[in-house]
This record gives sequence, structure tokens and C-alpha cells, in this order.
Amino acid sequence: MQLGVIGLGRMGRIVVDRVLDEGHDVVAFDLDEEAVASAADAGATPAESVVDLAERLGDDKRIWLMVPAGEAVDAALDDLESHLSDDDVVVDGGNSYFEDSTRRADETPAAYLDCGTSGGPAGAELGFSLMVGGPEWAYEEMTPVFDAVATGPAGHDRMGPAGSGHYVKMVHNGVEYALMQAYGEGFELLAEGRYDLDLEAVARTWNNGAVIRSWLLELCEEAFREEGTDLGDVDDYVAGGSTGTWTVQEALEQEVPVPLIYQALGERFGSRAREDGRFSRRLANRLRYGFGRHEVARREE
Ligand SMILES: NC(=O)C1=CN([C@@H]2O[C@H](COP(=O)(O)OP(=O)(O)OC[C@H]3O[C@@H](n4cnc5c(N)ncnc54)[C@H](O)[C@@H]3O)[C@@H](O)[C@H]2O)C=CC1
Ligand SMILES: O=C(CO)[C@H](O)[C@H](O)COP(=O)(O)O
Repeated sequence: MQLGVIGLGRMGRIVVDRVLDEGHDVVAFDLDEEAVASAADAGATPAESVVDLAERLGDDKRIWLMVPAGEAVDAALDDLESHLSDDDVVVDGGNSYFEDSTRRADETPAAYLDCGTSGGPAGAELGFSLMVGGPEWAYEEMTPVFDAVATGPAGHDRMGPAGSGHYVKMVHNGVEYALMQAYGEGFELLAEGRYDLDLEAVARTWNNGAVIRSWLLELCEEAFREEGTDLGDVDDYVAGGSTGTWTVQEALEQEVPVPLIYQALGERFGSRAREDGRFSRRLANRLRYGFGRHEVARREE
């Protein structure tokens, strides 16, 4: 199969590499020329623009968007629009808002798959977990690509119609916020509590057989190992927040109580007011580096 990939950042480049590794062809474009050159070095065919990418793909185009949610997705789709037909398939693998995805599915003259992607940069080796929404035939058509990008056949599935992939990923991120908050609170109590504990040793012990072992807890262990048990100069400022906000908004609309996710979101917003130096927030700040290679906000000396 030949796949066009638009957006070659932390996540898009992994899509390129994993698809190439499985013997497929890739045509790659990014606004950043260095990212395009680097993908070309890895074996992709470089494109000079979105339109050039579309023209190089010929009939039955298969295109994966991996650009920031929002305007960048609409900009790429605008450029693609006149080059698409209903035999083509466009996948949006970013963290788009699900209602944007249903609108785009209606407006795009190709089959549109909204694909929630989880796993972060660690997915380069492990593969991603992919939650896909959209037409069944398009999902089946893209199965070789999903097999390559995901951990394997069990790492992707069709959730339902348009929007459902990004809807499931939105809720996934709400859960992610709540889990980060729970680990943060537990470690804050241990850090502030009555024993002088090595939190890396605690995390390592928990990760070996404990009920609460998980990848996020492995990232806690990594954070304590790399930053120190007091998290060193990691600031109590947690960025991000859009997917958690959408989750809470949807929960309110559906009248489903999600107090843990709401509380975790509130803690993030609170961290930006810099009222105090909460340990849990500093850990969340550092964990986002662990799973997403997002920049760690550091305290000023
Ligand atoms: N980093 C992570 O852990 C995860 C990120 N995501 C989502 O994946 C998407 C991409 O994220 P990252 O790769 O981390 O971002 P990134 O910032 O590393 O890369 C985005 C790339 O898109 C390019 N770009 C922006 N607008 C463009 C346009 N109109 N045409 C072509 N290229 C354009 C940028 O130059 C950049 O290279 C986002 O929606 C993000 O929320 C999803 C799961 C995990
Ligand atoms: O989707 C992700 C992980 O699953 C991305 O890392 C996302 O950026 C996390 O959300 P936030 O930026 O709000 O922390």
C-alpha cells in the first residue's frame, strides 16, 4: 500500500517509520522542511506541499493526518478537498474534538476515519493503541496500515460511526488525567508523610506485582529515578487540558457524574495560578514528559 502522511512531528514520524518497516510506501509532508528531509532519509518520498502529496498518490488515495488538533486539520483538508473522491480514505490520527470529526466526515469528499491514538513516543517501538470511527469499508481497507502503526491486530479496532474514535480517545484522556492525579496524591502523601521514603523504591515495588501497577506508574518510577525522589526542580505547573475539558463538558451534557476527572482537570487549572507548590502537579508535569515527551516546566533558579 502507498500512504500519504501529513505531519511528521513526534507522532507522525512514528507512523511513517512503522509503515515503512512493514514494506509499504510512504509519501510525506510537513510544513517543517527538516522533518520532510528526515523522513526522506528514512525511505519516504518527500512532498513539497499537501497538494503535491495528493498528486503523487494517484487514484485510491490513503492519507494519514498527524497534525495538531484544530485549524491545522482543517487547513490540510481544505488543500486536499479538490483532489479527493469517495474512493479515497483520510485518517485523522490526532486528538481532534469528536464533533469536529463528525463535521469533517460530512464535509470531506472521501471516507473519513477519526482515529484516537494512544501510546505517545514510546509507540515507536511498541506500536500504538488505535480507536477508529467511520465507515466499515474504509476501516477494513486501512487494516494493513493500522496493523503496522498499532501494537498489532489487537491494538486497533473500529469503535463505531464517525466521531466515535475521537470520542473514545477523549474519554481515555479523561481517565489518564484522573490516574495521574491519583498517583500524584498518593506520592504526595508519602513525600509529606511520617516516613522518610525513597519514592523510586516505592514505585518500583508497586510496579512488581501490586494491584496498582501500570505504565503510568512505571513513568512515576522513571521520574523519581531521573529527577530525584523530591522531583528536584520540576515545577508545579501542568500544561495541556483540552481533552479533559471536552470529557467533563460531555459528561455534564450526558448527566454522567465524573468527579475524579473533573477534580483532576481542576487541579491542572489550579496549578497555573501558582497558589502553592503541590507535589502531585509537579509529578504530572514530569509524567507528561515520560509518556509524550512534552516539555517539562522547570522552576527558576
Ligand atoms: N505527543 C503525544 O504523546 C500524542 C499526541 N497526539 C496527537 O497527535 C497529533 C500530533 O501530535 P505530535 O506529533 O505530538 O505534535 P508535534 O508538534 O510533535 O508535530 C506536529 C507536526 O505537524 C506539523 N504541522 C502543523 N500544521 C501542519 C500543516 N498544516 N501541514 C503539515 N504539517 C503541519 C508541524 O510542523 C509538526 O511537525 C496532535 O493532535 C496530538 O494531540 C495523540 C496522542 C499522543
Ligand atoms: O493524548 C495524549 C496522551 O494520551 C497526549 O500526550 C496529550 O497531549 C495528553 O493530553 P494533555 O496535553 O492535556 O496532557
